[in-house]
Amino acid sequence: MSRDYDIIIIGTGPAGFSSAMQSSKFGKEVLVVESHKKYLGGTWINTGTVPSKALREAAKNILDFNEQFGDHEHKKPYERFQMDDLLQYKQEILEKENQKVKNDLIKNKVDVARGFGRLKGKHTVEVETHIGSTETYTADYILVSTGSSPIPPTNFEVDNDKVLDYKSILEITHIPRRLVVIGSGVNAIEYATIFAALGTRVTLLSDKKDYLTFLDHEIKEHLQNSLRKKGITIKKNVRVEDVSFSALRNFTEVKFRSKSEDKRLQVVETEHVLFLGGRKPNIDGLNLDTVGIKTDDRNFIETDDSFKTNVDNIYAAGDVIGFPRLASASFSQGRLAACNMFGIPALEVPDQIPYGIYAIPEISNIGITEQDAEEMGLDVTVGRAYFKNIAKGNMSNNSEGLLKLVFSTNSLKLLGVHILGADAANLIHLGQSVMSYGGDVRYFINHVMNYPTMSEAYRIAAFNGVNRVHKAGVKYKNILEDKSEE
Ligand SMILES: Cc1cc2nc3c(=O)[nH]c(=O)nc-3n(C[C@H](O)[C@H](O)[C@H](O)COP(=O)(O)OP(=O)(O)OC[C@H]3O[C@@H](n4cnc5c(N)ncnc54)[C@H](O)[C@@H]3O)c2cc1C
Ligand SMILES: NC(=O)c1ccc[n+]([C@@H]2O[C@H](COP(=O)([O-])OP(=O)(O)OC[C@H]3O[C@@H](n4cnc5c(N)ncnc54)[C@H](O)[C@@H]3O)[C@@H](O)[C@H]2O)c1
Repeated sequence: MSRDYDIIIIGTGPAGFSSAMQSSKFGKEVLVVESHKKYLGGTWINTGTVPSKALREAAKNILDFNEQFGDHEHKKPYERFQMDDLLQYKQEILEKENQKVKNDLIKNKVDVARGFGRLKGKHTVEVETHIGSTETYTADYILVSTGSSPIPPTNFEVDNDKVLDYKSILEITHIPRRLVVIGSGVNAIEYATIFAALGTRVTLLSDKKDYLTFLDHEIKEHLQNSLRKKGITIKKNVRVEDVSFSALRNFTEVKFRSKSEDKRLQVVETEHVLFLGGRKPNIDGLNLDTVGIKTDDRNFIETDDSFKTNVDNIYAAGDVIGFPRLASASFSQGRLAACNMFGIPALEVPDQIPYGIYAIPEISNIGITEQDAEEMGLDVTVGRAYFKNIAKGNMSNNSEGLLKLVFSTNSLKLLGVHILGADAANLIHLGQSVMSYGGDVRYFINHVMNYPTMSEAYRIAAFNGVNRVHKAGVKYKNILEDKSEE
């Protein structure tokens, strides 16, 4: 039976976009459905990854400038720079990225239907357009890549005036003097450091006993010191009871209690509150039940390793299927879903993917931590390089940071890389490549790398690590002659 398209993709975030591009390169007829009136690109380009990182770059530039050349007449950044300038910078980038997505889809002859897409059957998608009409399309395959949206707070409201969320923070008209961030995920830490860089006094309230618990302990300690130096106050294990605006004091009051110890009501006065408290999959109104698509206990769509749902011709990718809920992973998932649909042999997303936290300072990691190795009973050695000992770090005013290698003591095989400091999210890829080819730390010693670069940290950390192995009784000659044990 002939259908309108080979594939219909609902949602044009990184998962949907990459799936559309790969399908079109396979010579398939592709339709993407997007409910946003104006933009393609989803949370990735419009409200999440790209705009938050653009603001971060601008804030980092301001911080670097202030640190390098001194604060002009002792003025805080918010007295010298306008939020408007930062927002304009962000908007230009967002528009450019949007245009790129549009052009790519046009060049590759991908059709776009604007409106809310829902399943009408195993092969049928109905699109409710913005003028209220409905269109129906059929396809051999369907990809659901509708992303995620915030879980609203339970005991206060996001009014997008005093209390902001990940979208309305992108419209804030001034750099606030004080900001309370509620949440403790990656997003919360990133925004806390972005505003602290602009001179804002930031308090972060977390309902959990700890935050970013997946980080290597040493990296976490460095992060904590850095947050403290930036004047960011973190209150852990608290319950926010109320957020209200006091007209009398012209301040927003955030009332909270510790969940342990002293349970007295505490109050922070602030100009704005930024709520970043977790996200849920966008499945409402999709009619998943109509075709019997299974979801898990948190409503994420269940898929197998090929991104196929329990319905043979329907696939799902990106935030809507849950962990790791990253733009980086969503690109791979969407592309691989297309490969699997059209019978092109495809690798799975590798088990070990890098994580990038775009706080100031940046953090990135891949593989196991020193404490993971301990729990797993592995004999590992670590090698460290401090950015203050890297020529490029000092030249570029980036001497805060640490690169840590975790490797097998016997075989020297690289098992983990943990970085805090400038360009960490970029630097990690050298370690990732060595790891993915099963390489060992001697790679960083034996290969000539450009100098001066931040990559020198790998060489210094590798030397630091093998010196420890040597001191533990292994002959240096054996290490360098590749006589390490497998
Ligand atoms: C503030 C913030 C910062 C982030 N920073 C990073 C980062 O630095 N690095 C990183 O890797 N990840 C980051 N992320 C996560 C990243 O944005 C998401 O993992 C990624 O966008 C998910 O991609 P997706 O394709 O699943 O969905 P999305 O990008 O959310 O796109 C889904 C699209 O589907 C559309 N849609 C939804 N329902 C329908 C429907 N029924 N019909 C038609 N269209 C529909 C939506 O309008 C949207 O355009 C960040 C997220 C946030 C919120
Ligand atoms: N650099 C990156 O890769 C990057 C950056 C930002 C966001 N993201 C992704 O975007 C998604 C959303 O990130 P996120 O950080 O917003 O969500 P998250 O789910 O990772 O974290 C939310 C945190 O807020 C806490 N919280 C929730 N309600 C609270 C309340 N009322 N009071 C105090 N604390 C509360 C939760 O306990 C949780 O720890 C995630 O998938 C994340 O990976 C990625």
